[in-house]
Parts: sequence; structure tokens; C-alpha cells
Amino acid sequence: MKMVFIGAGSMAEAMIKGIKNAEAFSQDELWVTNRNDKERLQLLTEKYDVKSSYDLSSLLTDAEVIILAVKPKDASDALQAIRPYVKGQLLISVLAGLSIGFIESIIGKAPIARAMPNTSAMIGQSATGLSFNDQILRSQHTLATSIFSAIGSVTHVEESRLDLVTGLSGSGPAYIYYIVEAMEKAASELGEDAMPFIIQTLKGAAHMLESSDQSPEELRKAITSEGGTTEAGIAQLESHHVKDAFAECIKEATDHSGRLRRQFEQAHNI
Ligand SMILES: NC(=O)C1=CN([C@@H]2O[C@H](COP(=O)(O)OP(=O)(O)OC[C@H]3O[C@@H](n4cnc5c(N)ncnc54)[C@H](O)[C@@H]3O)[C@@H](O)[C@H]2O)C=CC1
Ligand SMILES: O=C(O)[C@@H]1CCC=N1
Repeated sequence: MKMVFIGAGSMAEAMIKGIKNAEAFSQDELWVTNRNDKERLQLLTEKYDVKSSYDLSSLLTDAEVIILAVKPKDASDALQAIRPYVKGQLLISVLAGLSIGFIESIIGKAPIARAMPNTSAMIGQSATGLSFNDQILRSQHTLATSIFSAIGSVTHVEESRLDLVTGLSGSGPAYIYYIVEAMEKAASELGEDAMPFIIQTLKGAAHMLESSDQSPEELRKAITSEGGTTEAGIAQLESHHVKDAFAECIKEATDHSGRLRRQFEQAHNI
């Protein structure tokens, strides 16, 4: 099955690596293109044994799946460029904020899936939200779901929920890395030895959340002895309103996804 990535950046690489690592999924014809960075294409072709080309006609005409993975600012140009060759292939967009309606306004009626994965796709651990337009064939619905299942979990959501998925789990790994940076800095006296403690603490907490029937609050309280160290530490988080900061962080990222969408729609009178 021929699958073509339009855009060869972080997200395309994460998906390519995840798809290559997944054994459940046919992956013999992965292709990638970008605007003009030949060195980047060469790196991806060597690293992941994918193919590359700048000839959109031959790339797309016999493709089964086209994955749009450019930055939102480049979406309009990229869609205009591929429009002549989109004839019933499954088109999957992973762009933040870009609505299916916007894509249809350029491409016309076509089978379109809109996905919001994250870079943990690279190791088969993305949390992907996925929605579809009404042109999708049953087989294409299954295919899109299987592509994202190969690189993590998939949840079908209404398109209107994708802004929140973007703010929560699309951007989410970055928030966790930010916390890890803070923990690492705070534990700098341990030097390089801090990282194994941090990583295993995150892994253990994630597995506890997954396997325990207790809520996050109950799990936290089970660690927090009265008059103990955790209570002292969390009092500092409370005094700095860290919970509020996280709520605002996710709301702002979610709102920004909506703003990106409205910018596109206004610019194109949708
Ligand atoms: N990086 C992330 O964690 C996530 C990114 N996304 C979405 O994925 C999209 C891509 O993000 P990144 O990979 O981080 O960006 P990036 O900047 O790393 O890569 C963008 C790629 O698009 C290419 N490009 C630009 N214009 C083009 C054109 N007209 N035709 C063909 N290729 C063109 C560039 O050459 C580059 O290879 C964004 O829209 C973002 O919203 C979604 C989920 C997570
Ligand atoms: O920051 C961004 O806009 C993209 C979308 C989700 C993660 N990265």
C-alpha cells in the first residue's frame, strides 16, 4: 500500500518511525516529500528505508493514503499543490487547527480524516484523536484507524473535540518534558544520576494510573503522609497555583487551535 507524507518534519518522522517499527501494518511503500530540503529527505530515506520524490504527479496518482504533515502556515500552498492529484485517495491531515471544511474548500469533496497524534508515535505510544468527513469509505475508515493504531492508541472523536485533544495530548508530551526539565534542574546535585529516578518515577506513575482502580487524587493521597515530605512539597505547588497554571496551559493551547482554524477560515471566506 502506497502512503505518501507531504511534509518531512518532526511529526512525519515520528509517524514513519512508528509505522516502520510496527509489525502489524504493511509498510513497504512509504514515500515522503517536503518543500525543498533535499538533505532532510536523504536523511529520512537512509534512516528509515523510505522513498522520496518531488514529482507530485507520480507520488500521488497511485497512492492509497496521503498524509498532510506541514505547518499550518504552509497548508494552503501544500493543498493547492496536491489538488490536481487528489482523486479518491484517503487524505489524512495531522495539522493543528486546520478544519476538514478548510481542506474541502481547497480540495473539494474527498475522503478526509483529521487526526491529532503526538510525537510518541515514534515509539508506538501516540494518543491520537481521529475524525472523518462524510466522504470516507468504510474501508478508508478502517485503514486510517489501523494506521494510527499501529503507532499508539486511537479514539474516534467529533471534529469539534480535536482542539481540546490538540491542547491536551497533541502538545501534551511537551508539558511533561517541561516538568522533567524542572525536576532535573531541581535535582542537579545528583547530576546525571537524577534522570533514571525521574524516568522510572514517570513510568511507574503512568502504569499505576493505567492499572489501578483508584483515581489520581486517591493515588496522590496514598503518597501524602500527614506531616510528611510530600505534603511539604505539594504545599509549594499549591502556593504557586500549579494546578491553575496547568488548566490555563491546556485551555490556551486548545483556544489557540481554534484561533488557527478561524484564521484560515476568515482568510478563505469559509
Ligand atoms: N510536532 C508535533 O508534536 C505535532 C505536530 N502536529 C502537526 O504536524 C504538522 C507538522 O509539524 P512538524 O512536523 O512539527 O513541523 P516541521 O516544521 O518539523 O515540518 C514541516 C514540514 O513541512 C514541509 N513543507 C512545508 N511546506 C511544504 C509544501 N508546500 N509541500 C511539501 N512540504 C512542505 C517542510 O519542508 C517540513 O518538512 C503541524 O501542522 C502540526 O500542527 C500534530 C501533532 C503533534
Ligand atoms: O505546537 C503545535 O502547534 C503542534 C500541534 C500539537 C503539537 N505540536
